Amino acid sequence: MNDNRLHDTEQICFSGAGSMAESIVRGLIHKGVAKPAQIIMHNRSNLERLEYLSGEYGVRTASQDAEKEKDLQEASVIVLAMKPKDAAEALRALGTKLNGNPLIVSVIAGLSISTIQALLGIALPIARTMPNTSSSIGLGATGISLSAEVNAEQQQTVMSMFEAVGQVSVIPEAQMDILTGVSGSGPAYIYYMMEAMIAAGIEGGLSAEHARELTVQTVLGAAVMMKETGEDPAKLRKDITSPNGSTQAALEVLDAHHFTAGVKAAVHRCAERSREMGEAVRAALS
Ligand SMILES: NC(=O)C1=CN([C@@H]2O[C@H](COP(=O)(O)OP(=O)(O)OC[C@H]3O[C@@H](n4cnc5c(N)ncnc54)[C@H](O)[C@@H]3O)[C@@H](O)[C@H]2O)C=CC1
Ligand SMILES: O=C(O)[C@@H]1CCC=N1
Repeated sequence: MNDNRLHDTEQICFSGAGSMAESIVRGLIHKGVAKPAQIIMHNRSNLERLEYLSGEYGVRTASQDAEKEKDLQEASVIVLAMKPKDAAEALRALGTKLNGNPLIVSVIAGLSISTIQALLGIALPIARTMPNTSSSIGLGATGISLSAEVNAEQQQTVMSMFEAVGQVSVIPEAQMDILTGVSGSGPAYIYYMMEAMIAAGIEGGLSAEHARELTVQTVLGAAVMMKETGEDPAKLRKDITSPNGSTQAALEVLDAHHFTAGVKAAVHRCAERSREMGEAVRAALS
């Protein structure tokens, strides 16, 4: 039995049923942390999407307003998984429907705990989280910040939810935007690099299949090597780089294209964009 399994009485209601919600639900069910019957999913209007989710994962879905309201009132955990642009309207409406003391788990980029509480109109316990899509295969990296209202049991629940889908770092809320720059959006940078490696391999004469297989295994091997050896990546890079060899030649080209500066600027811009998105939602308060 999974030690992280949520108590049978917990009901988790996802408000927002897009790709991030699905990644978490898939992980929760696959790891046995929650039974499908404990999970309810709502979205704005896409019934086909809800049918797919209930068919694929056995979760319950609801599309009628009265049923959705009842689900939200009975849930012990409500996961906010809509886009930042939809958050202000959704949270204001949610605040008028709740009557208990559910744990609110937000995965919304940029949205601060204080803005969530202000939009709800109640200082409910909030876990602000930033997962990534690798959660869907149990290899996610999630940052979590908790509001003062979160009790020990609720903290255990949110930790169990995200430990089920990968690794968790509990961080001060002020670090959430930079964490988004590193790990929330991070998989996209790695995929972008892999796209380029595959394209170059094909240009150089590899079959598309070989270029893909070799690229995937290379990225997987490098990540596992760093994790298993605990080595500094600079040391592992130097181990590959023979003086005046082919790796050195390649790294010189990356340097000429300002590789390090480019990646760092991308991570910082991501963090800045996360802040901007949060500010845009906060502006709805005034
Ligand atoms: N995709 C990613 O890699 C990550 C996304 N996030 C965050 O997760 C959130 C969702 O992102 P995605 O799943 O990619 O978006 P998505 O567009 O795939 O899904 C958004 C969902 O929210 C629903 N929705 C919109 N308004 C609603 C309302 N008023 N009530 C209930 N549901 C409503 C939509 O119908 C849709 O099901 C965003 O806030 C994003 O910042 C966080 C970490 C990683
Ligand atoms: O691009 C976005 O806004 C979201 C947040 C982190 C990953 N995707």
